[in-house]
Amino acid sequence: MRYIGSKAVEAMLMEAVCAPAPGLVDRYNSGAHTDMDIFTFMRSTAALGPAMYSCAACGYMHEDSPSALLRRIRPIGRQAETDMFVATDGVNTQKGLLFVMGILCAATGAVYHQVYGYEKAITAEKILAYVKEMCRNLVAEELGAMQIDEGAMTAGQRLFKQYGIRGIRGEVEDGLPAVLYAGLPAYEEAKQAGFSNDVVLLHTLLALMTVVEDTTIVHRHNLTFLRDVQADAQRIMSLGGALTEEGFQAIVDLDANYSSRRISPGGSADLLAVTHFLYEVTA
Ligand SMILES: CC(C)(COP(=O)(O)OP(=O)(O)OC[C@H]1O[C@@H](n2cnc3c(N)ncnc32)[C@H](O[C@H]2O[C@H](COP(=O)(O)OP(=O)(O)OP(=O)(O)O)[C@@H](O)[C@H]2O)[C@@H]1O)[C@@H](O)C(=O)NCCC(=O)NCCS
Ligand SMILES: Nc1ncnc2[nH]cnc12
Repeated sequence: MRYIGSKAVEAMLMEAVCAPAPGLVDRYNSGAHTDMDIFTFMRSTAALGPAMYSCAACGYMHEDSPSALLRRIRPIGRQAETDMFVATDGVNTQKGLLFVMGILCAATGAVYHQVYGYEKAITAEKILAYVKEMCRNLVAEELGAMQIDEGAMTAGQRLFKQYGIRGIRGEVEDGLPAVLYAGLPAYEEAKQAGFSNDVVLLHTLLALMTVVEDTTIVHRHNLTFLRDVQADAQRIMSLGGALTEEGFQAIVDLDANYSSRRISPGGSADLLAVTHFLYEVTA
């Protein structure tokens, strides 16, 4: 299970450093963020590492239902969220990433145990099907029935109430379709063509940005900005994404544009890390 935990940490680091990532913190600059930089992400990732291993171990040893596994790792996640905020002096670097990656590590541990001895049977489809089982009815349970004052709501809770956007909870409840149908095909196309890490990761990020209902964008701006970001990403993918000179230059230009307009596709960045993780643990 150490392997699963270390691949989760690797995924978080690869996502944070790839550049130029439009509006995101990367190894070149802090994008649309004034409260964090690449060093904040290094500290944050180091703080989250132990929780990833713990979630994988819980999954491997789990003998009850998938939904019981989510309940079992939730306290681990909440403690890790506290550890993250201590490491970052209160800045929200990877709250969403911690949630989705912790669930992924637990699901991967559970599937490893199910197919023990037949490692080749470990597929992204199997892991994501288990994620879907773990998170069944999560939106209704956590967002649909909430009785919280507007002022005490998180971004995700407020946006669900305002627009019906389900955010990260909707992604995991659906079994992360953006990763399975947009992220992984883009990642595999670029990887198998022998492109560099930056090109593989940026190509995947742009593919995800075409479809992800990213509350990070809506929270900072509004739904129109989200639709514009999806259209921007679609335009760049039609130029060949990061795999062509024209597409790559368009990504460089988009980074400058988003950084100046405070647009940050943080949700797509989370799913980029998830895509790298799934490629690595099923390769
Ligand atoms: C379950 C929670 C994580 C829910 O939190 P919340 O109620 O806030 O729900 P969301 O807003 O829906 O999601 C929170 C973060 O998830 C990322 N995200 C959003 N949409 C998507 C999507 N469609 N797919 C995937 N991921 C998505 C996003 O996180 C990233 O962006 C954040 C950084 O951006 P930034 O703009 O800087 O954010 P802020 O600082 O908040 O804004 P500013 O002030 O700077 O403008 C960062 O989090 C990235 O990861 C959303 O922000 C949570 O409540 C929970 O239960 N956590 C406990 C952990 C747990 O249970 N773990 C179990 C397994 S270990
Ligand atoms: N590299 C990054 N920059 C900004 N927000 C993020 N959320 C997850 N990864 C991020």
